[in-house]
Amino acid sequence: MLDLKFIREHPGEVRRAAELKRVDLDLDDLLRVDRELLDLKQRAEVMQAERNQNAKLVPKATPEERPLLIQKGKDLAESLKAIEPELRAHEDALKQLLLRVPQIPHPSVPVGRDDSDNVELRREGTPPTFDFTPQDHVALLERHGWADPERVARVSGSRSYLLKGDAARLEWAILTLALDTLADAGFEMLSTTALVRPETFVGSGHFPGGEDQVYKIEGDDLMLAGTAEVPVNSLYAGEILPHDQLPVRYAAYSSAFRSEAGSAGRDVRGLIRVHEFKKVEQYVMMHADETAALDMFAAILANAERILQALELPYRVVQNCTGDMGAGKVLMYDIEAWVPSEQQYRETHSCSYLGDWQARRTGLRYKGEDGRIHFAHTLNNTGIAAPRILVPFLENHQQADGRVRIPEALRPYLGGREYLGQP
Ligand SMILES: Nc1ncnc2c1ncn2[C@@H]1O[C@H](COS(=O)(=O)NC(=O)[C@@H](N)CO)[C@@H](O)[C@H]1O
Repeated sequence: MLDLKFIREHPGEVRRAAELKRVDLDLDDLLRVDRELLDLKQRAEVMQAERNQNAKLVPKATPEERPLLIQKGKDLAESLKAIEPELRAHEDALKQLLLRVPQIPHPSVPVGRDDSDNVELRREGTPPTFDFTPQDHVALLERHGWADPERVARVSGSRSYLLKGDAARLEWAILTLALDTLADAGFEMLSTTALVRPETFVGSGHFPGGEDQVYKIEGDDLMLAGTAEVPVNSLYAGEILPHDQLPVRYAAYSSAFRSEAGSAGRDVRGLIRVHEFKKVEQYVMMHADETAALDMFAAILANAERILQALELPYRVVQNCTGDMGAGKVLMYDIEAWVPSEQQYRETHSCSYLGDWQARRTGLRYKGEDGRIHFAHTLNNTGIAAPRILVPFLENHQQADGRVRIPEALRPYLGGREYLGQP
């Protein structure tokens, strides 16, 4: 959501942002509803003033005048009441329209239609060359008895997963390394729920629009979030925080649930795209200062890179184009790790800066040093998401004898072992 004053004064910029982000927004309709609402509010104010004025006359009126004045007061009260439903309807309509207004992208964002127009910024690490025929992660899991896809499919259907033995240990070792790395970077750990109220998805910006991605709980006003960003973004909903409580920096662990509606046929094998996964989420709420926020964006990006470097995974950083960044973002970079079996980089992290777009939807405010109330700025980035990260991990670190090499930084989390699996 953007400031209505900004929308009124910069309709061209807002229209452009909607076009670039391919957001379906009828700005003329929004501006019309806005004008009509202002008119209704003014009419109501005039009537209210007249009513107050009239009420003051009653005590001083003569016995002859008094009945007329009292009747006039009733008529004004009636006409005020009559305008109420139309005024409420316009307020609701405007709120719904405002929720669809996209954030203005940063000038550095490349214009494009979809992820094929994202721009590679840099590559880190070198994809491995194997002097043997490498296996994909599904075959590696199978070889070591680290998964049981048939049985878990019987229990949970498609896009489910189960890790066994050392692979399950590996998943938690990587999650814990990520949490430790983020703790060292000053991020406070949260362990939180994915079970949330629908309005939290409006606050984060997933709704309206992302409803089909979300599992709903039958008979409860609860849904399952696809990222801890959703519950964490609403923790302080409606509050006004003291200036010195910001920046709030969380490393929030939660399960994440996604219907993956619309992904039929994509990544149907293995661990890349499952219905329930584990994620450590970097979430920041900070002062409304774009320069400082862009520094924070660089910091949360660097945190994720530090984790990938500790895991010794080759990766690249791409800047998302206007057509692949979503409505709420000012700026967005994805990090993609090398997947040998696909001979391509695949997304493992997604780093976003949203300005005050989420804060306006959620009511995240703080008292500035100027004594005024400001909407906060929010950012988020993946710390690590499992089991997807196991795909590049297992494939890049596989050895000729099938064992998986454990990078130095991860060994302390696996009892010091240098390899997992038997040759
Ligand atoms: N269906 C899925 N299965 C497994 N991992 C997934 C799935 N969907 C997303 N992920 C992982 O979660 C990461 C973050 O997801 S995201 O939608 O791109 N971005 C967010 O959720 C943001 N809150 C930043 O984390 C992805 O980069 C990917 O590594």
